[in-house]
Amino acid sequence: MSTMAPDKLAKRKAQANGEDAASGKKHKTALGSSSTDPDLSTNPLRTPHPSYHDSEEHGIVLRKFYPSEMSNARARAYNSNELPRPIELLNSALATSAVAREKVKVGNAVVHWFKMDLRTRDNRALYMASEKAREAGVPLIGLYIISPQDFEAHLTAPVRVDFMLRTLEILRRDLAQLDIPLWVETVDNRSHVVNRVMDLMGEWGASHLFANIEYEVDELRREAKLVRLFAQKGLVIEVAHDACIVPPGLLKSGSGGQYAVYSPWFRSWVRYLHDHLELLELLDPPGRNPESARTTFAKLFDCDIPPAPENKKLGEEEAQRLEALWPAGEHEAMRRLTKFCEEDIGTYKENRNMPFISGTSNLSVHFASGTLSARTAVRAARDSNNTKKLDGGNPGIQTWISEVAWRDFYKHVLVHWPYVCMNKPFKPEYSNIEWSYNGEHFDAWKEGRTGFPIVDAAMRQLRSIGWMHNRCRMIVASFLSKDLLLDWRMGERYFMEHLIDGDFASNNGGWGFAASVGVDPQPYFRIFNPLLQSEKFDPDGEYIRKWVPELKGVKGKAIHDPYDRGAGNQAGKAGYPKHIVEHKGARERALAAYKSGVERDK
Ligand SMILES: Cc1cc2nc3c(=O)[nH]c(=O)nc-3n(C[C@H](O)[C@H](O)[C@H](O)COP(=O)(O)OP(=O)(O)OC[C@H]3O[C@@H](n4cnc5c(N)ncnc54)[C@H](O)[C@@H]3O)c2cc1C
Repeated sequence: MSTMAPDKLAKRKAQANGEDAASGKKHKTALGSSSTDPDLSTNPLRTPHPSYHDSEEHGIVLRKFYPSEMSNARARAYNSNELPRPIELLNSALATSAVAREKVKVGNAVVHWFKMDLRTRDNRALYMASEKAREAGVPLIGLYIISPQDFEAHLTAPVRVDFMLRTLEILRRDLAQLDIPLWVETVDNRSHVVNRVMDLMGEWGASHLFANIEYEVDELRREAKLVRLFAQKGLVIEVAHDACIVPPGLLKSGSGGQYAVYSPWFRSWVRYLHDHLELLELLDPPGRNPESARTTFAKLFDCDIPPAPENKKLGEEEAQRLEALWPAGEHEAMRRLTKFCEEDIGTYKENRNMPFISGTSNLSVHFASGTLSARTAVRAARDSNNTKKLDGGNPGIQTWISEVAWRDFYKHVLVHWPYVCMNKPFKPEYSNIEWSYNGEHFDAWKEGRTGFPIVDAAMRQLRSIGWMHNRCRMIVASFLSKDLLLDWRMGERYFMEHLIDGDFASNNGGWGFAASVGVDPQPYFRIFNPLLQSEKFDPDGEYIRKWVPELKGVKGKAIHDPYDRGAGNQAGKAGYPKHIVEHKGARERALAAYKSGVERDK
């Protein structure tokens, strides 16, 4: 039986039946085609989820770019292979065009399209492009397209855009030293990117384009389209698996399917790599271009890196502060990796959960922008292990490698269950939980004013430096989805909008884990107690004092809960808020809501 309030239930039913449905406006979808309002027919694959209005009203589904939230039946249709996964579309476009692509002759240049692979070292597609150019004796050209609409649709944080633009400047300089130009261009309308890339190929007389695969849905579909269009025009695009160490789709569980649980997946990942050591081979940066490139493509060497789009610009003070905190580019990535492997990796296992210690690598920004390949990182860690294996030996090294592997794991999940990239939880039935959309609670969470010091410290760390410690990411995500019962997708969105290391798969995976709606999640009845988490992982309150200055003077254990531990006057005078919810009651509410939401789907 449903425990949803009768008026809300009626509203949802009415929405599903088309009563009070969205206005009749046309919207652009991810593919650039025109979509009208949700199809409220009886076809379960086309009917939106009953609560689609909630996800639109609260900025979860961006109707400017995407259709309404799909039904659970549609999500499951991917699982039963009724709907093709985007990777299958790409693979099939590549297979159909394979023969034609082989016949195409190399033109006046070979082009590498940089995306989230902003480095010259160990870059698979760049290496392939460079080899192709070398064999044909023609120049290699680097291309980067800035797509402000993609930044908007993908919620890219200004701090992340800033990091990428600073990295592009470094990449441009490094490539120029090899007489390779990097052409950076802004394409305002995302649906024009494909045509613009084709036009540029025409201008440069190039017939071969190389790119590394990005596994998000928009990108896979765009690349599938590009492969088909290129084939029609006698052009070639070659794509490479580069972002993961083991490409998605290769690891199969005992039953032949995709793993949905991390531990057996990780064992299989390690086994596979030990059997296929070539996947850990590092590739050289591109070779020098023929000198003629400087004259033939002179104009391309004059390309300036454009400023960030207006809605993604940082203020001057913030930009300077963050530049000092997060130096960009692949040289910095290598410096950090080397330092971490020399100084901190050995104690990673003990220190990684303590947010007051700088015990982790701080490399996520580099993985996310592709200034460091995961292969390079894992190789460096493995080689500093006396066993020279991915498992065994130093516990710090083993643990760190297994954390980097989570990144691969979540990308594999994204490829196999693409609806996680379309605002659906991995377990579709979790779409039926009746979330709260309490704006005051959400604002307090965002601004670090919940009255739970560990949560507030973490949220302020994020706002200040664009990064948050992993333990704290779990604490605040659990707090948002369980204690506040807010729709976890609002938190997921907020993270993407603020993280310098925002990576769709890892962020979605982390939120899915903490909100118990994802692959290999915490069971929903296991709810973090923020006070216990605080006492365990920040025992002396150092992290809290650093980020919540109102509590700087609070002594001893009162730091974790000033109002209930005798420091209320002090906290109150300093302007620190009281709890916005009471944990015990909030826990009961969450348990009931999760239970009834999940049961409603049966
Ligand atoms: C709610 C939530 C949201 C998250 N969002 C992101 C995100 O947008 N981008 C992102 O890179 N990571 C995300 N993570 C994972 C993790 O918090 C960060 O990767 C880590 O804090 C980065 O710091 P580090 O580089 O010092 O990590 P280290 O501890 O040094 O780990 C090394 C690398 O391993 C990978 N890694 C470690 N833990 C995880 C994990 N749980 N999941 C996936 N990869 C992992 C990262 O690439 C990281 O840089 C999220 C986790 C949670 C719980």
